[in-house]
Amino acid sequence: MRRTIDWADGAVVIIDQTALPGEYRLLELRTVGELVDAVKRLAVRGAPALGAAGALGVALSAHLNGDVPKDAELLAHARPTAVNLAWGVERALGKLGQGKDAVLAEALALLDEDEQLNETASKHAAEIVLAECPRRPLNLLTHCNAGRLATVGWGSALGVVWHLHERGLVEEVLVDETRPLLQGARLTAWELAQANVPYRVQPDSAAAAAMARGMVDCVLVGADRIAANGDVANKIGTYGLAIAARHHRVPFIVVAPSSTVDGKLADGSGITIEERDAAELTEHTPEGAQVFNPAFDVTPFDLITAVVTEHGRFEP
Ligand SMILES: CSC[C@H]1O[C@H](OP(=O)(O)O)[C@H](O)[C@@H]1O
Repeated sequence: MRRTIDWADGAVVIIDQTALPGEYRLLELRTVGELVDAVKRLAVRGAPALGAAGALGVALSAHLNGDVPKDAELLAHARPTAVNLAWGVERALGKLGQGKDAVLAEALALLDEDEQLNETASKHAAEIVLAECPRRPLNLLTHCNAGRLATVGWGSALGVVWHLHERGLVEEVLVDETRPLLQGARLTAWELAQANVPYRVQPDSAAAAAMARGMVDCVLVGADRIAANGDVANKIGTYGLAIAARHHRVPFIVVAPSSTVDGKLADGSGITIEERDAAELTEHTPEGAQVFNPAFDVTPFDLITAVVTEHGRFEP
């Protein structure tokens, strides 16, 4: 499986996630402007993949002898919620004094690490799922896409499914379609189909009813920013899922690399929530309809069974 984002011949190469599942195509981004646009359009998306995009974007600017500090600012502010984007930018920027080759080497090291960290984090989380959920095989529920496409490779929350599926322990994955951009119906379903994992797509609004019917052993989600107290920002709808899971005593597990932890943030109240364009919601509305379109919400740590990174269970 090729990497979601990589570097090749002076370009940042991404799988164009806006084209999936209908078309699998690569985009070669040869300017920082093209990369920033791809981030804003969610052609590349998902917190860890955004970290890689930030680092590779700084390397691209240096490679082009651009205004690196200015380009770094543009990259870091392309989307506000996932802490990984600015983290990736800062990490590559830190090598600028050692020259463009050092910047690129740091960015590529970040990509190599990301695959390993997410495989380790999801392996820890798989063990916690098995400890928390007595039923075998497991019926899992996911929200948005936290798979290979949201990372450089392997995946975080969906990476747990790969570990459990390899051991024959997954009966079915219920995939929240995840309105409005349908990362679940388009991307998670595509990844599960590629891996021959049994799944059904469901409306986001069916999740609580599925839990009420006993169809869910565990909810697995990713994260975009984790505050020091364990509060988690993730795709809009995650908070409601956590409330329903608590009501139905369904384990709710968040999986992310530790680069998603923002230790400078005491709690989730300080997390900037990206508001996206009305156009994402107005395809079927009356002309001029006003919308509320936050791309993320914050789930308090006390509703979460476990936040799991490559270091294991996150302790605030
Ligand atoms: C493994 S992080 C994935 C995380 O990012 C997604 O947001 P977006 O698709 O807007 O980049 C969503 O919150 C996922 O859980």
